[in-house]
Amino acid sequence: MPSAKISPSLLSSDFAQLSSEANRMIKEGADWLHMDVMDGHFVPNLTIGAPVIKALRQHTDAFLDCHLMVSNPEKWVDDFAKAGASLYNFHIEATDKPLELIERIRKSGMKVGIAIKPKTSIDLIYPFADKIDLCLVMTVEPGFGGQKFMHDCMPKVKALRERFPELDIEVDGGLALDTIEEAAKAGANVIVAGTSIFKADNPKEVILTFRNIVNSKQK
Ligand SMILES: O=C(CO)[C@H](O)[C@H](O)COP(=O)(O)O
Ligand SMILES: [Fe+2]
Repeated sequence: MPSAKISPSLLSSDFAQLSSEANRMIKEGADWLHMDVMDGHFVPNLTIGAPVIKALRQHTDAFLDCHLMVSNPEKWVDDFAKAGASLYNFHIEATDKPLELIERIRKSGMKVGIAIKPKTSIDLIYPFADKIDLCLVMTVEPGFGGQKFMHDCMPKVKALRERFPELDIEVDGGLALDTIEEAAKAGANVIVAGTSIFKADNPKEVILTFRNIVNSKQK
């Protein structure tokens, strides 16, 4: 299993202070920064787009893990690449041409991720899993931070980990000190967390605990 990476979701940060919040998370020990992009169409919420990624890029060298909760993910590849995104995570439910999209993202220089909603079968990922850098298994319905972790998504993580021991498997939604163990045990190694990190008295300790628990589950 690949090593742990902790990716705080800036959705839970103070957007008016985005660059200092991002750099604060890196100082607290974050490996990546998770950027939730929502278009008000694929999900019932509207957040940020490539211009904000571009602005943030002027203030940090950190790995920007971009989660595209958008219809027509094909449309934004070039803008995100130019903006300085590191990873382009599109939803499998949002495209009927995943192979072409994977190729376009690669050509742009970004890493490639595919995200999957809780009710979508993991079987849809298998044909592409050896062509991508990461699979993001959602553990809440996408759209909002602060929701409850869905335990019934764990069999998907487990099945994917069994078939693809070297793939980065990311979990997103409701990850906290009481759910991390279960996610790590199932085989997740990239941990997104918004509420549980940003609302913590000591984010550094939470990040470190997440990392230690994931690494301790490695075979
Ligand atoms: O993609 C997301 C929502 O669609 C967010 O990344 C996710 O919800 C993180 O927030 P929290 O840790 O508070 O659940
Ligand atoms: Fe996300």
